[in-house]
Amino acid sequence: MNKKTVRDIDLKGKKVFCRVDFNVPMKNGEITDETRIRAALPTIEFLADQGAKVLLASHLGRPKGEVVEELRLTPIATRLSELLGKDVKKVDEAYGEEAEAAANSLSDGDVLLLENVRFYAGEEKNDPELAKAFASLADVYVNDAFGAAHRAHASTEGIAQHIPAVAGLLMEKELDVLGKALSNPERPFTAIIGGAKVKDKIGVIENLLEKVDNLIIGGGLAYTFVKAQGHEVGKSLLEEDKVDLAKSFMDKAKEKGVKFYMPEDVVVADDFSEDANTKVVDIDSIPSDWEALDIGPKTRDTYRSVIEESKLVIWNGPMGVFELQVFANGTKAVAEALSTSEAYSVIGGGDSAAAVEKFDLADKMSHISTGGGASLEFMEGKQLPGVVALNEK
Ligand SMILES: Nc1ncnc2c1ncn2[C@@H]1O[C@H](COP(=O)(O)OP(=O)(O)O)[C@@H](O)[C@H]1O
Ligand SMILES: O=C(OP(=O)(O)O)[C@H](O)COP(=O)(O)O
Repeated sequence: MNKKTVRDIDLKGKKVFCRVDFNVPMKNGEITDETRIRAALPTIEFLADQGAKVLLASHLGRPKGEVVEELRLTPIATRLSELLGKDVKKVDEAYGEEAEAAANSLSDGDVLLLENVRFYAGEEKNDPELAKAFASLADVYVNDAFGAAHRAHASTEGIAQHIPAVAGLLMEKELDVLGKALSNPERPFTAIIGGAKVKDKIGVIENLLEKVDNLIIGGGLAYTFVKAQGHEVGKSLLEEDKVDLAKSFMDKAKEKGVKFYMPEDVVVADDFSEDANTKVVDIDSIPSDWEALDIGPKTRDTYRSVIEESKLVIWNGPMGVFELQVFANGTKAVAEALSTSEAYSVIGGGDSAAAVEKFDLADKMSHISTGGGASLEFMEGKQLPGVVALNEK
């Protein structure tokens, strides 16, 4: 990597604004998967051991520039404190008098967690004033938030324009592992794309078609493609204005000789809940008032055999609503196939990582990336703004 890292600078006594990705899944105020917090520990510990005063900043969810009580980072400070085995201070703002006072009260090696940076409208707009305000809290900027590196926001990009800016250890490791997998991919190379962020992910598919041999589609994303195939999708997740785009990707796949795998059958439900009525239907028979929430058994078998024949697989986004037991089978089948296959497996995305963790298969994967969108954009060959902004070696 041609970017400076925390190992290349003097940290003793310095106030360090360290952007991490603590955007963890939460339910009723509880953290349901702490993979991202654990992944940031080596950098936090390194900074503290070097005698830095560590100011951690992160987003959580998408509060869109307003304070949302449930999206405060307080529960994360509590858990981080347990994991680090030392006190983690928390302030209720990410810049301003209170944050400054808290930063100035730190001793070397202390750790402070700032409030959710997305409580400020300027964060996602990459407002230079907000970036300056963040920068004014510290002497050095460290970006360890690989999961948010595809965002050009005030705390991921703007701040790096004002103070020395280097990569954290997680950022370095992610770029290294993903870069190696991609530089000369072993074939067959398969990408599995699922999840719910249709708008974010659909564009990625076009670029992936230039790189992969097989493309597998699942999750909520699939139904925009199912519609493009000419089938009705009932109440399933659908981005109507992306249907034509989806159609053009399927045509492009054909032209390029990329095998494009879509659900052949699905599990439909009459309600988005654990005790909904469910049934398996063929993809051309989704009832109008039902919603497809998982791939079906025929699809599971097909996807499993594609994975078994692959040498490199990147997986981003669950195949169904795996958080509910009744819709978890598709995601589980993919995770199990990856766990036994010889393929080098790269899992990306907060929810996909959570799924693999939930099925107790995390240690069977070659690399679990903390970034979903970020790993996809990186694999597409795009420059990540949060990386570009860092100082060159
Ligand atoms: N068929 C579906 N309909 C609605 N939501 C779905 C469906 N399949 C998966 N999901 C949801 O997608 C979410 C994950 O999407 P996304 O954020 O895109 O994945 P990741 O975090 O792995 O990148 C999960 O919460 C899951 O419940
Ligand atoms: O969870 C994240 O992305 P991911 O779901 O693509 O892994 C990152 O924290 C970025 O969050 P964002 O997609 O709200 O900018």
